[in-house]
Amino acid sequence: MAVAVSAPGLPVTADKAAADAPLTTKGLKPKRFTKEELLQTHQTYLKTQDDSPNAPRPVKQPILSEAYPASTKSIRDLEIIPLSELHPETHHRGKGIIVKAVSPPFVGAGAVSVVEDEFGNADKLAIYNQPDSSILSGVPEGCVIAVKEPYYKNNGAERDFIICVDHPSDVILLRFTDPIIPEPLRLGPLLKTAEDWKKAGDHAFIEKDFPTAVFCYTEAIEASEDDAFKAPIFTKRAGVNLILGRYDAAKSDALASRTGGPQDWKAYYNAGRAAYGLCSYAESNTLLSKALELNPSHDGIQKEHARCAARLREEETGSYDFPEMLASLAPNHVHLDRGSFLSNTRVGPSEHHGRGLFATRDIKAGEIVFVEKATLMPNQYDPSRASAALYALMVRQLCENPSLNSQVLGMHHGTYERSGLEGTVVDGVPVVDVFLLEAIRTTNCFSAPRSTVADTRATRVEGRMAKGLWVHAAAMNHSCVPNTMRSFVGDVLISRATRDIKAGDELFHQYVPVKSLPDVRAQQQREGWGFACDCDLCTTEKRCSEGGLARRKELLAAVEKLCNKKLPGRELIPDASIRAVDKLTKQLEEAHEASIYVEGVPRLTLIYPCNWLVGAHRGRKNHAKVVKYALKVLRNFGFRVPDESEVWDPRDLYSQSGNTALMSLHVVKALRRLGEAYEALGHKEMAERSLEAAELGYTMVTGFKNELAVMDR
Ligand SMILES: C[S@@+](CC[C@H](N)C(=O)[O-])C[C@H]1O[C@@H](n2cnc3c(N)ncnc32)[C@H](O)[C@@H]1O
Repeated sequence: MAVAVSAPGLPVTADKAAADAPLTTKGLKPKRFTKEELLQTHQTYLKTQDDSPNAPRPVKQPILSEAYPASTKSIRDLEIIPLSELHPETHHRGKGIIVKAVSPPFVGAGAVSVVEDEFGNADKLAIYNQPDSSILSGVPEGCVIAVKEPYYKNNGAERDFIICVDHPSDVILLRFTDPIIPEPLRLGPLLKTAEDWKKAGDHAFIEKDFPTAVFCYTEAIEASEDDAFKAPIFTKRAGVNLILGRYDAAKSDALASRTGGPQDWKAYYNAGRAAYGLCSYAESNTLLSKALELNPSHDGIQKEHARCAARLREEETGSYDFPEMLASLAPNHVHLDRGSFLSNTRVGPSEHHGRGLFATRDIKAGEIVFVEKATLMPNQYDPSRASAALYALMVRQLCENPSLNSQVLGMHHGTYERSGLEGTVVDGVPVVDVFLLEAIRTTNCFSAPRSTVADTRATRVEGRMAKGLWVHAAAMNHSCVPNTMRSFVGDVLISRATRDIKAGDELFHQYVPVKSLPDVRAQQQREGWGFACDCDLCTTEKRCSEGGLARRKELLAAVEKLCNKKLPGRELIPDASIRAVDKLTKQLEEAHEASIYVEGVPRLTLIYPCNWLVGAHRGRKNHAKVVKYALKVLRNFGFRVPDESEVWDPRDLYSQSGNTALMSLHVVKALRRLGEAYEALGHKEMAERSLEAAELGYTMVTGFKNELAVMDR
């Protein structure tokens, strides 16, 4: 299940100041301020606050080395302590505080308020990571709050401390009637009757203050015993929750609004829309069918029902109009309304690591393995903000739609130790551990261009990648010579087979494009994901001598220096340069141990110089040499390619090479150059077959059939 999300509209930056707070303050006696002193300082901050809706909204991203677990206890099981008993740099396990906000909040990376306890002690409270749909994202003055197992953290200056709430479920907004509120903090409800609360909810709704509307409707429902009074309020609250993207709550509210009469079509309609928002299309279809039975001529239900049927068809058939999806992309439209086609694959235990993804049927090279809509992907392609935006979206969605927890929390989380209680509902909210979510994010997220096909163009925009979570795809382990390739159209991930796959085979993809030198590759995998790759290529290259590796490194560096790390463009390369690169390339070839680099084992360090030579000879219209070096590119990627003198069919490239061949855009480019050169040499049939092979390869790379000329634009 994915959640159909809209991107958070506001820009996101990392909270540097919070990250730099000193940690050497344990044992210091905190300076206690009076309420008046705190309010005075707070006022000066409030004056600097940018209240405009487009003001930058920083995200305090967690630092995993400072991780602490979310509280899993109910506030009712904790010992309530006064603010004066908070100790510096301490997580007060087994304890809780109950305070009232006595100031409006200063909203930056979090909401900072001045709070007071029942004894008149005052302090500062910083609440981070609250979803926008929660009243606590804005902490209204006068509300009473419980903080579970509070963390009293240095606030930057010496002896200055603040109550810091990172985990959104560690703080609870108490209802005014809650008996746990101590007498001195009790105002009594401002509104007395259920009708009053309903009217207040309606007023907040008209003002577009949706979190407050939900709060008031909740009070109205709680204050009434009359089912007939409550049913329309459930309907209203369902509507507001739909607007807020709180689909779980919207669905249960909609179903709670049923009265057993013909008007229940509305309940099923709203519940069906909420299930659609959760991408639970089968459930949505059932609910919308019930709505249609009760109100067959309703236009809205018919439309939703048809939309849902289209998603179910995609899920079942894997048939998509990819060009249309591509054409529909726009800067503000990257979340595509599509179902995920996953039935060719299943998640199961892997001999390489934990869970893996496996084929459930034979899949031919070039065919779709699966298509998955992102579980979560913000529309944020600014590289400096993409990670923070995904993290913020994960926190928000897991708070707002607890049903997501079962998918997301099952993902690999590296070395972060979890309590196992994350996602369970305590004090009415799901336990959300932000450090766990960050560990999951870093281990499982993918970078995605707005579309891979545009990313293969000559004019592509470098580095413009959003980050997202695709829960199904994230079950795939890495191989440096994988049997699938992923590509993107908006938030839809397309996985295609790069060679013939048998039912039961484990599926792999590359986490990042692999480095040609095995030690550099190993370091990247160790530091990025904490594993040592045991794919066929890495296992083979482990047998290489240190001397051989050092020699290849040295020669590769020499070629790169000579060519300035660039591939030839349209310029004419001097003969002397070509001869020099050719000579180094031969030496590099010879530096590969023949007993290790047998046919079919990629020689990745040779890709760059061979590609360079293809370009250089192409510029000089030396077609025979282009054929020679293009074939070398393919061979060095591990494809079984004969000598340039032999007759062969490039279309067999993908299915008849071994399990160590590595597919990439460079393979497509080499095939293209090969085709052009064959054409120039008068080998028409070979030219056509090469271009056919290039087109199939480009389908694997870009996710669907595209003209090769797209690359030149
Ligand atoms: C996105 S998860 C992949 C799914 C994971 N196996 C699971 O159980 O959920 C990424 C993690 O899987 C592990 N992993 C992936 N590929 C691997 C491989 N080839 N060998 C060993 N571990 C691997 C690493 O620990 C990595 O951090």
